[in-house]
Amino acid sequence: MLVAIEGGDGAGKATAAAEVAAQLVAAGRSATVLSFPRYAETLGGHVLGEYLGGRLPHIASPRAAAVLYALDRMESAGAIANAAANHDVVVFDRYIASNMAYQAAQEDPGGSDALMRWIGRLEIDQFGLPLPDLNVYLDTPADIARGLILRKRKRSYTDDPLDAYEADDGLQRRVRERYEAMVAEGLLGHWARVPTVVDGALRPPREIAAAIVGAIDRAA
Ligand SMILES: Nc1ncnc2c1ncn2[C@@H]1O[C@H](COP(=O)(O)OP(=O)(O)OP(=O)(O)O)[C@@H](O)[C@H]1O
Ligand SMILES: Cc1cn([C@H]2C[C@H](O)[C@@H](COP(=O)(O)O)O2)c(=O)[nH]c1=O
Repeated sequence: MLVAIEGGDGAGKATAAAEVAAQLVAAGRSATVLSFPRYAETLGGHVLGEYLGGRLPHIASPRAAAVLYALDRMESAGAIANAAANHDVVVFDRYIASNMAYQAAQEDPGGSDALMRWIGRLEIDQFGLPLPDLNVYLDTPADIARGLILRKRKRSYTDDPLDAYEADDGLQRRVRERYEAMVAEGLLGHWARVPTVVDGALRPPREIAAAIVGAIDRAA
């Protein structure tokens, strides 16, 4: 199974992905995590790191940015196939829905739906990337997500506490709206929404991961 963990910056995706894989392994299944962008493994990922770290000029259009993110995944097609051949479950920390949400959030509102569908055709039909069996939307309120970003360890591609996307509150709000639209429409297949905050308190990673494993079992 291919399971994509999705959400805005600082939603807790990397933490949840690692914990989901650990819980699956503890239950006797094999699982691995692939994180996109693959900053250190692909040419596309390296260029994206330079961009997000502010060392390259702003990418001219959301479509141009979408192509770079899609190229990072196309360069990773072998790694994806290898992971799928050797594990019961491959957990993606971001996948195609991230490209749709972030690029559509930077497009004129009138063109955002068309851009999301264009990205789907590019990545799936033209680049031949596999559709996930399950997309998981980690629903983390913006204020909590920003606090979690600031807790993160130093990233490979930037010395700044917030990268170019993370520093833009308006972008983060529009990204969340785009994810909500994808969940409602079932774009890219099946979605599960997992709230990370209950009664104002952040749930522990093991509880969030258990909810995701439950969704994986229901989708299998
Ligand atoms: N449920 C949680 N409870 C407590 N701390 C958490 C939880 N989830 C994540 N964190 C912490 O918040 C920080 C950000 O988490 P993480 O890296 O998983 O987010 P992310 O969504 O992958 O971020 P990004 O998309 O910006 O890379 C990390 O320091 C992590 O340890
Ligand atoms: C995979 C992917 C990512 N993005 C955006 C989302 C983030 O703001 C940055 C980097 O991601 P990270 O989780 O902080 O490392 O890139 C995107 O726009 N399109 C994508 O496909």
